[in-house]
Amino acid sequence: MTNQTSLPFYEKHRFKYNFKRVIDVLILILLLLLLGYRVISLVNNYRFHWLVVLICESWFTLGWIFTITTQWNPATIKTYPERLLQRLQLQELPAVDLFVTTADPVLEPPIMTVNTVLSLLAMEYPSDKLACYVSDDACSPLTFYALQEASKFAKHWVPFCKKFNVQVRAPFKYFSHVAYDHDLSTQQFKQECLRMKDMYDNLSRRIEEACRTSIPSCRLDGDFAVFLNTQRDNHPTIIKIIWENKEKHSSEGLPHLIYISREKKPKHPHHYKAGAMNALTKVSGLMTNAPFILNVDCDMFVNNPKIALHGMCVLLDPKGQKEVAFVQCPQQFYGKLKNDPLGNQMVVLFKYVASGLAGLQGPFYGGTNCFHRRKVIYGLSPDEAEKGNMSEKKLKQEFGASKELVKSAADVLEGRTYSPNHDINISKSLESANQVASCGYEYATGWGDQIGWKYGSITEDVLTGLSIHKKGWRSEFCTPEPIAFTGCAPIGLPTSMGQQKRWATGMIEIFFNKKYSPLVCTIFGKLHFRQFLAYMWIMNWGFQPIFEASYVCLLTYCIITNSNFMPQGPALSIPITLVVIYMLHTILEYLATKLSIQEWWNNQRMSRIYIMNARFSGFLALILKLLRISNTVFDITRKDQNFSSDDGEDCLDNNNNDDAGTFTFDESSVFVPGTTILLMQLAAMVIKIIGLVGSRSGNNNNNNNNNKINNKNNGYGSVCDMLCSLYLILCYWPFLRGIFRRGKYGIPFSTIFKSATLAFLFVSLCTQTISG
Ligand SMILES: O=c1ccn([C@@H]2O[C@H](COP(=O)(O)OP(=O)(O)O[C@H]3O[C@H](CO)[C@@H](O)[C@H](O)[C@H]3O)[C@@H](O)[C@H]2O)c(=O)[nH]1
Ligand SMILES: [Mn+2]
Repeated sequence: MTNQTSLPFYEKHRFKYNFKRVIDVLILILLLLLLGYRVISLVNNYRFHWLVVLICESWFTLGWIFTITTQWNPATIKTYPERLLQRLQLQELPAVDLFVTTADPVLEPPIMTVNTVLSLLAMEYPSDKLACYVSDDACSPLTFYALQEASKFAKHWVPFCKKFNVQVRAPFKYFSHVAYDHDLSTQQFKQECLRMKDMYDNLSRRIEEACRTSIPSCRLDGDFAVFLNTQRDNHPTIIKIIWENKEKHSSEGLPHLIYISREKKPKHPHHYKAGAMNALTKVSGLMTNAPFILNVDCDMFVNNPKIALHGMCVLLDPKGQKEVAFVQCPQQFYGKLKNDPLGNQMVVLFKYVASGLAGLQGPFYGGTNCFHRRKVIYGLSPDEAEKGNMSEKKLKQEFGASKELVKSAADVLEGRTYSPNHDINISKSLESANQVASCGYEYATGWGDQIGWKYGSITEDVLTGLSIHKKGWRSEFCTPEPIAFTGCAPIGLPTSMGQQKRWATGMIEIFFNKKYSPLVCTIFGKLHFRQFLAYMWIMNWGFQPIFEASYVCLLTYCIITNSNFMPQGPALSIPITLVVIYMLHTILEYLATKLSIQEWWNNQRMSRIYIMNARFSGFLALILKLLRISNTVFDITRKDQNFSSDDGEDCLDNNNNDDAGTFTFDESSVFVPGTTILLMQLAAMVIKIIGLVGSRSGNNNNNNNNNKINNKNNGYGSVCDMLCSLYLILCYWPFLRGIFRRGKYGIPFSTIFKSATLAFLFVSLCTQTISG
């Protein structure tokens, strides 16, 4: 019999999707055949546009290679908290610092942050081992007020959750679907539950009221006086210990709760979320210095109260300890819009890509729902992990001037971290905490470069994860049942577009990063080759739009000028088979994930729309940055959910937002490329149909003319070109309706005007090449 104590705390189960592999390879072969055909026709008969077609299709083939290698060796992880607890006493578990970031009380309502924080405070983990740090990049007294109120409520909420073993510990979500008859036998539960609901309703009413009246400045006294005369981008550091847990050596208390608004000065680079994360790292390093960090965005909450134990299974496992740097839990969403009309729930993507990554060097760091080792964040690589013998001078160079921080960093690097037996008094560290959260502190230190969250991309998460993989660390997924964390995906098109745009820009920033480009990490670092291809898969979010947009332009050009886009003769069967197999294959993936064909279509359509609008704009934003015309900006995603206890079961039905999932537009230039593409297709169709009618009616002159300039586009190929164009029109159907609608459902006139001008220019250019 196996010795119980020698069992690993987690296991990786590898498996194969054999059928999927066959089809994936078949698609690759068809793509290669198509390329072969393109090369041959180009050699036989050089046409510039065919060269461009060849380039685009080569890129798509490369993209497909990235996709299949990423998904080739799937794996899942199973964690065993009971084994962990057999080996360790509760009191022997390591401390975990919890980081929450928020940055705008309007786009991210404080009641949402409160729910995130409450769900963290109530986790099933010894409370004297937890400390929750909230970074507020908006320096908002509202957020501070909301957290203060929340900590009062937490004193009742946390014991309630633990006593009745509540699963969902974000109160808004819990009360939206709690069944009071869940345990009818205990009248006590029913009573206490109703009391809690009353208290929560009260709390959310007070917070919402405060948000409505925006706490008038005359009331900025007492605890709030520090917020007087502060502006979002210009204020000193504000650190407030909202709750200090004085009950040491007892898991009954409430974890520390600390509010941090790092110093901001105009024109001083703040590095968005990465900057906020580093401020949290430094301040927590002074106060509790836990060896592990769990970071959660304010739009996610704990859904599995045991998640910290699951995370520790990987990080404390004897093998995991040596190899695994971080444990990523997936971003999953509750209250999904039916059939995913905006294509942002990424369920299928998650299923195949995530399990694929689990079989490689490990998942990318996703910015939220992730457990980190502090020493890895402090720059240690797996082979130095147990040494950590940096000189004091070097430490000072990297960690900055604060003696206290240098000392705490040395503790981390040498493996001596916080234990509850140490007499920690977090209030004592306030002064040095203020120092390390100031604007100038990081100047000429290693923060954002050698240590901490990396600066240089607005997708700091992927960049930071990459820098960790570069050192040779692995990462693991953690996917316990029930789901670890849930949140809400954006429910408006402009919001979702903004998010996609930011991701695309961020990816290209990473690709061109001197130190952490995936290429550099593979050649000069320890990024595995297959993992490199996986990173290229995600980098492609930024590059695909150039090729896809060019491809669409070529298609339109060919239709207008009556030239060949699709292969001619028997070779036409290659792209047809390719498309049919690809479509069927992806439909099957959806059905296998228990999703509808409608959802498949919505996701197909939205990927065209995101690539050619949002990601294309993201690419342009990067070009502007390279030309030093404008800098890239982290635009915060608007969170539209409702957090009162009566809602939240389903975003679509209950959040009083009639627009959830319907297509709305705004003035943003992000909609210009799509509208232009749509108008181009319509123009091409009209020109083609007029041309066909013209040639049918025996207009010989015209016919001869066309034949003279073009390479006789014969029947089927031309029908296929038209079908491609029709497919695009179908994808852009919501845009077509938008052209005729008004208000937020309509595409603004200025966008239509810009797009019409661009489309007109394009069509004129095409027709000129005919007559030229
Ligand atoms: O200057 C800033 C900007 C953002 N944030 C916080 O960053 C988080 C993520 O921002 P959000 O607007 O929700 O972006 P998403 O696109 O939803 O976030 C995804 O993508 C980001 C990178 O683009 C990652 O950082 C996130 O973790 C990941 O969930 C939120 O908690 C924000 O409060 C800050 O703290 N400071
Ligand atoms: Mn988010």
